[in-house]
Amino acid sequence: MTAMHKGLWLRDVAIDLAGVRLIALDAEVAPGAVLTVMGPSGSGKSTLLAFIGGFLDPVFTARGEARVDGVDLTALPAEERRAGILFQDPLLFPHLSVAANVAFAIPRHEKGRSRRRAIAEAALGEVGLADFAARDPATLSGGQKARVALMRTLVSHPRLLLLDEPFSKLDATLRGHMRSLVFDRARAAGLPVVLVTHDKADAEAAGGACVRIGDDA
Ligand SMILES: Nc1ncnc2c1ncn2[C@@H]1O[C@H](COP(=O)(O)OP(=O)(O)OP(=O)(O)O)[C@@H](O)[C@H]1O
Repeated sequence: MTAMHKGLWLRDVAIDLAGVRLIALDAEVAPGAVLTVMGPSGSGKSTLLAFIGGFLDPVFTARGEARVDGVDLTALPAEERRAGILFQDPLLFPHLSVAANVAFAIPRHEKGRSRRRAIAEAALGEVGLADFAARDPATLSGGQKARVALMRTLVSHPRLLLLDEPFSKLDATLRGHMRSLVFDRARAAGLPVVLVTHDKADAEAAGGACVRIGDDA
């Protein structure tokens, strides 16, 4: 039996595209810690997140393990991996209110409309958006949308966070606030984080290990 590792454990990960090795990686990320992944455009950073999250395009061939607290995610379908994913765009559902966007991600075992609404509103309150619950997401600022997207991810009780340049569209001040918020929340929840970024300041703020992939390492 394999020993149980807390946090994320990437073991012998190898991802090929058209017979060419794109990524070869071994890494460990402790609960609440951040692994920053940097590298040139096209080097495979988003592909690594897709491998872990379970949305790898079939054009790639991949092997290796991605375990969280001992559970091999690669043996699970994407919907059971419980990867919390944030992209550059917040991708809020335009036809739902801000609160309904967050409530959408709450696990099904939380029954009842009012209970789900209360969870969503409490989550919004934690990031200073209690008064925005009924708003149309299109009326929010970029920083507000980013906070809604974060809370929508966190209420889903993810096992880990996969961040694909989530701060890159924010201005410098907001970027700093959002980084602290995301890393603080990940630490509080004990979630390992994989952060893809081009920004060295992101890597420094993350404070954990940094791996470079691609040809300019
Ligand atoms: N569906 C696909 N079919 C074929 N090739 C793909 C597909 N998706 C990605 N690729 C290729 O795989 C390689 C890695 O792409 P990926 O998006 O992971 O790079 P990246 O490091 O995240 O780039 P960027 O920094 O520009 O976002 C690139 O060469 C890309 O063109």
